[in-house]
Amino acid sequence: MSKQTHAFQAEVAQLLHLVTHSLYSNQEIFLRELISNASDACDKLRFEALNNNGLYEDAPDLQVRLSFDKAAKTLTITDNGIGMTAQEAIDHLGTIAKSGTKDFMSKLSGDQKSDAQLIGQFGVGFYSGFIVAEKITVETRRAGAAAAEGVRWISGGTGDFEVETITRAERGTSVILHLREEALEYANTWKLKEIVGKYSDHISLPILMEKEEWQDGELIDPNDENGGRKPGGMVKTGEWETINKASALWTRPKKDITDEQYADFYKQISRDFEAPLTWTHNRVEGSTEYTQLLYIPSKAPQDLWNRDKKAGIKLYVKRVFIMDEAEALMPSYLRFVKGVVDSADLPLNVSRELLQESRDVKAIREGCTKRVLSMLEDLAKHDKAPEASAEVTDVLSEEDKAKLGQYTKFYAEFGAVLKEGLGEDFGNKDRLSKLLRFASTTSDTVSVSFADYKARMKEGQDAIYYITADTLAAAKNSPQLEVFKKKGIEVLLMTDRVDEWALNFVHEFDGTPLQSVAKGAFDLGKLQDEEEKKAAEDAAETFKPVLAKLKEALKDKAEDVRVTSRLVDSPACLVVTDDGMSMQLARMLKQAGQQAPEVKPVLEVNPEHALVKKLDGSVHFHDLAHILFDQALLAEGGLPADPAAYVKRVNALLS
Ligand SMILES: Nc1ncnc2c1ncn2[C@@H]1O[C@H](COP(=O)(O)OP(=O)(O)OP(=O)(O)O)[C@@H](O)[C@H]1O
Repeated sequence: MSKQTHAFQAEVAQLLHLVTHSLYSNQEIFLRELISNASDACDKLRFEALNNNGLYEDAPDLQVRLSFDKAAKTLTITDNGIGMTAQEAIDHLGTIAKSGTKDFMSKLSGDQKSDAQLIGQFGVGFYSGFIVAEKITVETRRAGAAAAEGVRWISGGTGDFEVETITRAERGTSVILHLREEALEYANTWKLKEIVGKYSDHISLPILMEKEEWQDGELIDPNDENGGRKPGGMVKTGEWETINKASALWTRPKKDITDEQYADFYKQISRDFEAPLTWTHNRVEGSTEYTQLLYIPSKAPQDLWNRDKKAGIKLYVKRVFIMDEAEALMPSYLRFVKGVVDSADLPLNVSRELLQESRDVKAIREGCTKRVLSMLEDLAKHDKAPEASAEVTDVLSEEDKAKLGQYTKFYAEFGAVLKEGLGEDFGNKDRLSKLLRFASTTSDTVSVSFADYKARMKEGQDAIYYITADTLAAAKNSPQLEVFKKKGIEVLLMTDRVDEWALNFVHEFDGTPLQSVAKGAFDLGKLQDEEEKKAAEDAAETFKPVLAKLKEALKDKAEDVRVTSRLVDSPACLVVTDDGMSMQLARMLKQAGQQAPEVKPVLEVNPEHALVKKLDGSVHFHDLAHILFDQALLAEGGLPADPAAYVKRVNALLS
């Protein structure tokens, strides 16, 4: 075929105009795009050759070669993949086929500035070559075709391109970029190696470059060592070397990867010095295909609490690196997970914005979340050795032994973040609830699950009791626990800042309601016998006149004052109404500078206590009432509204 000129499809012309006329913020991605095309071409050959081994001709080792010629100002990307026939070159390089680019085109506004920004987020496949090239020559020959059926395609990136037949001995494609003056920096070994390292290290195909060696300049005058020598420089040796790692760990079968290799890879992607706690590696097939390699670190990073912290997932599409910190792939409460997702379906030029909308991404995110939760469930299941441990530990497999204590370790680092999921991920709320661990009145360590608690519930107990406080000590000593201690009822002690918030989303576990011991009227239900109930009612009756006076004295501070049997040693405590915000949460919100509704608590008094008994008829009734209230506030971690007045009252009574 002699030289023919073809016009580009209208959209291509439009796209090229944009590519060549826009300042491109992320120029270097052109290489990623062209290497990716080369890699695809090799994948296609590999596939077709399954049924026709002859396609390999005499070059079975698939590879990509990068070379440049500074004098000619060219950079060439050569692959020995499938190649193109003349018609394919006309069709594929003259029109826009891929959906990602079409999508991109549909978003163009016509405003050059904002379009230029958009193009920075997208790759535009083959055409991104024009970012750095004023002209592109493509020389190609389809695998299996005769040498005389080679094709040369040339375009200056304007309205048309030329195609002619050439003779080409080698199978595959060379894309020759005639570099623009301002893009000559790409004709440089270091620059190219750097870009390949950044974007294409994990392409499983070797990318080769010709080796270079330093050579001193030639001596012009042998008698003048310094002045008589031409400047030296790097000289090509004719030998080729692989410049990428050429192996994507996650694409290899699990059985071929050692724990050490998994840990090394983790360190490489996370920049963590410590080995990971655990990981999961799977190829997911079905309507959305992807590979996931997800790690849980051993230690929480410093900035774990920053909710804007980006997810630690790197996104690859068919082994080509797309982006770091792909937050759309992992919910925020699992932001500590690190790893790689390699999708077979997403377009290469997918942007963060597109990720948010993609159905495939949603499926990947759900799949990854489930995997992480399964991984945690497995750790939780094997955290403790079965009861009667000594002998049983011996029969545990090595793998299970290695898991002992791992979940406790995980929970100490990340448990609090996991709780955010209760409010964020309703679909997995039940699974998350099962993963929660707390300290309790029977265990100082954070190790009690709701299920453990339920298994230990007393006969007749119909709620899971808990208390929230700033510290474990404050929780353990809070007056509200007294009657529970007396009756031997376990209470969960919650001391994470997120507990209050998270519990708004968990009202029950496996059919048993959760009940704060600092909220609502005291009712132990069947756990209180008739006699106790009767005694409480009688006390309330006789105490009525004092209550009325207390209510009057404290009307600005307390919503109500009532008699309680929840106290044993303390004279009084504060509780909030069932639907009221807890005092602790209100304090936290205030500290965080947020608006919190004014919480007026209920003062509950213990009619059996000496101090309370003293109230009736006391000349210091008013002061005693305020002291009772302020002390109850102090006991649960708050501060009296007027601390000086409190001190004055106490001093007056002491003197
Ligand atoms: N090195 C190559 N060898 C063989 N064919 C190629 C090569 N480069 C490009 N092509 C052909 O040109 C077409 C267009 O390439 P372009 O990069 O614009 O989009 P794409 O590769 O289809 O998109 P994506 O990279 O998202 O799959 C390719 O689909 C392919 O058929």
